[in-house]
Amino acid sequence: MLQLSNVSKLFNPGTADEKIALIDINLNLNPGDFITVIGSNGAGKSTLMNIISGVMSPDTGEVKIEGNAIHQLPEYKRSRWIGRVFQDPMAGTAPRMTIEENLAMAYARGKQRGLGFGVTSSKRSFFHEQLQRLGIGLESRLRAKVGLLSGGERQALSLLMATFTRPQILLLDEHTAALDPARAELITQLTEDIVREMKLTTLMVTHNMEQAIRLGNRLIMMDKGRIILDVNEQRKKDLTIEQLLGEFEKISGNKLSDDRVVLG
Ligand SMILES: Nc1ncnc2c1ncn2[C@@H]1O[C@H](COP(=O)(O)OP(=O)(O)OP(=O)(O)O)[C@@H](O)[C@H]1O
Repeated sequence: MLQLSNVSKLFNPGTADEKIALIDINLNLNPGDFITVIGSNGAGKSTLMNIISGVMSPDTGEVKIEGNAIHQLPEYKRSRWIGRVFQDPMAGTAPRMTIEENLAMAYARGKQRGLGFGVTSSKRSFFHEQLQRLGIGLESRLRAKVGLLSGGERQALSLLMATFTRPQILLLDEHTAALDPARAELITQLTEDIVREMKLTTLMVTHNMEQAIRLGNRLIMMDKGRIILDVNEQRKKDLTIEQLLGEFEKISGNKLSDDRVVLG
């Protein structure tokens, strides 16, 4: 479904600020895979997400979706196939627009020009139905400005907007990290339900070790621009946080240095 071959990225090459972000990354996601991504500070997790979504291009290597190379395409063209939810609840939605206007914008994403962002009555009933699935009452607030929503509500809306056109790939970039524990758990639950129901192929960066083990069918660990551990579903089932941190130390020779790590 998603294939990265020999992807490398270096920032500020040849200067004193040179930073290796990704080195020769090879990663293959099968349809329906839900992969959690953990790693140390500066390991390259965000760069990986940025290269897949088109925020930046790799220096070398290829990114393919269903066999088609996409790494030369701009971000807006990839948005037809890729949904993304960011850590910052403000990032995925337009605060001055209403809930239904935001949804109409997401609905038009990647579709042919001319369809417009307008909210027709048939779209409105579709949005109502979709919002109802979230189970947090947003369906009765279709005309409320998004800027008035709480962080958790906004993140739930971002998740819906990123997924309701059924993207080939869903990228979740620490999307629960800015929320309090109760809201984070709600968004995690919604994520699991949506990914399972829609059978979405998903890559999720998290600093929460317990979440990384519990969610999905595969876990990858990154350090200094490389994937240093790839854990399959079978092994992941019995994995503990202590074992995961132990593996990191054994392979990298260092303790996991992640200033935002959440153990459980
Ligand atoms: N735009 C940029 N310009 C220069 N260096 C960058 C840029 N973006 C990332 N880097 C560097 O590339 C490396 C990888 O960064 P990246 O943000 O991908 O790591 P990360 O795993 O997401 O880290 P964290 O968990 O701390 O957010 C780091 O050394 C970082 O400082």
